[in-house]
Amino acid sequence: MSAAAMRANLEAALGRYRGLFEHEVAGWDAFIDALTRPLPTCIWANPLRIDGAGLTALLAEQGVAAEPVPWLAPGAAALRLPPGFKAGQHWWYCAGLAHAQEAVSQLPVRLLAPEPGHRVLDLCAAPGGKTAQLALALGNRGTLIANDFAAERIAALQGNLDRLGLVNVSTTRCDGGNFPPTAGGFDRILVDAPCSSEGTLRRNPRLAGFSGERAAAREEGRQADANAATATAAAGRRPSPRRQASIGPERSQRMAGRQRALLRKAVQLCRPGGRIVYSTCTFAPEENELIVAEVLDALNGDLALLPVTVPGLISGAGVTRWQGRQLDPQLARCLRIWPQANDTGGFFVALLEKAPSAPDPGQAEGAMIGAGLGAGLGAELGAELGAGLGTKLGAEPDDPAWLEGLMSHYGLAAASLAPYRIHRQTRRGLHLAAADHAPPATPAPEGSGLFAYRTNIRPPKLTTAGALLLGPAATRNRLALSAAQRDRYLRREPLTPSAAQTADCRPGQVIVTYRGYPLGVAVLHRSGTLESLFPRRWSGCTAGV
Ligand SMILES: C[S@@+](CC[C@H](N)C(=O)[O-])C[C@H]1O[C@@H](n2cnc3c(N)ncnc32)[C@H](O)[C@@H]1O
Repeated sequence: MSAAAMRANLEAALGRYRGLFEHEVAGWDAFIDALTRPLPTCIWANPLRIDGAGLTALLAEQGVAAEPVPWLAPGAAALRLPPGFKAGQHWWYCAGLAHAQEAVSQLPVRLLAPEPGHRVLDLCAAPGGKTAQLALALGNRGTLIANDFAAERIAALQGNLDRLGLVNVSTTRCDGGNFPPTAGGFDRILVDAPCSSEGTLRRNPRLAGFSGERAAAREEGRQADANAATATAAAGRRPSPRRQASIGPERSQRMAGRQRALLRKAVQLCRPGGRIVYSTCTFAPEENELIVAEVLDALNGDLALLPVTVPGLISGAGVTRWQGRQLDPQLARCLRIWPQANDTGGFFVALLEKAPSAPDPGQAEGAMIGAGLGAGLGAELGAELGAGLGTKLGAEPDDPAWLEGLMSHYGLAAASLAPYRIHRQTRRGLHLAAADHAPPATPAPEGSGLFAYRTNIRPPKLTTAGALLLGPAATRNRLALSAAQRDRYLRREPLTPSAAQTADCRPGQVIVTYRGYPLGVAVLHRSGTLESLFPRRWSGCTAGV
């Protein structure tokens, strides 16, 4: 699509927002211009594995210039990379050193500011960029529940958590608007609501439709061309490609019902004094301020909208006048991020606090699986495995033997498993969760923690996620690869390491590393060939570049 056609589409699809810019010189034009430009890629360094300086240095070695995003620091080592940069294809991404997330999408968790010890709910969590940030803010300990109603999206979320080594999350699959109160109360709740996604137009211009040439012709004043297009249609010939915009007021109205239900549910589940962030990546006031206003009204003083600022970020105030209607002036406390202001996508965030005197969501904590029940199980080598309630299957008597085998094969000290509750959720093998993680009884979790050790095959196998998590503590059967071997490994091609490389390895399974970072598991054959067990498509890694 030509730039002029794209611009015309955007103007047509978003025209109803023109009035929001009426007091700003060139505001509308700058808004539309920004939406026609490609979006910079943004990644953050996984603090469990590397810091921002280390990641910047790795990128520099590859000739990639990375700029820190000043308004996300301190707290997040967020780096801006050129538009179109495919982070997921690089070894350091597969090794869980970084995660790709649009800069502006990193704001909700920063504003929610969960602290270690908080019980946290992410009501619409998949594919999990914000879940990962929440899990890290809790120090990879305690209890975070990540809910979504789409099974395949929960699988993608779990893949991201596995790659990043996050063990303090239980996933649940239900309609967030009906999330059962028996799950107990939460100190922090994120409602990153499904929305019409207008703020993602830089990444996905097709949302604005592509009627193309007629709109462009009109925009450029080339009436003759427009007439020709009309004549073509009138003559029954195939018109230039057209597609309706999938955004607009009807779509926003349709989204609003679900958004309202989600935010209301979050308020119900929030503990007195607790906080909620409601966020969307859309411009429509019907999906943003109007939803917040309705819920504030209904709560009649038990809920406060807090003012928020982010130092260094150029943000706009929430809309207080819309389609001739005067809205509650306090809605100006909401945060609007316009794409032209910080070279980002568009975003909306509201920070809400439940009054300390508000009714408690219920003493349903009793329904939680006892916090700390599993604490220390790792250290005891799972002697009480599966006493871990909330798992779908109980422990099998041979679990400790499995663990001993794992530890002796890789030379893992008992202390390396101490931070985890080791439990069996399925017949496939063992999961590791943070020792103090307490999954809810209802809704029954899809999973808790990270699937680490597959025991339903002979010989049992450390998973790739397990290798990334436990690999740094392994003292034998670890094999360091060269850069060329790393790429072969990630492409699942066989390779032949040197005798010096295999000095600490016996034939059988080994953890492979690159520059000290585990990449996954391989089988060292007696012939000296190394067979890659890197999953074909793991956590979005296409790797090998
Ligand atoms: C904006 S996305 C969330 C993005 C996510 N927070 C992240 O940072 O990766 C909205 C999500 O809400 C989910 N969703 C939509 N309606 C839902 C509902 N009623 N209950 C739970 N999840 C829902 C969608 O499947 C989608 O994954």
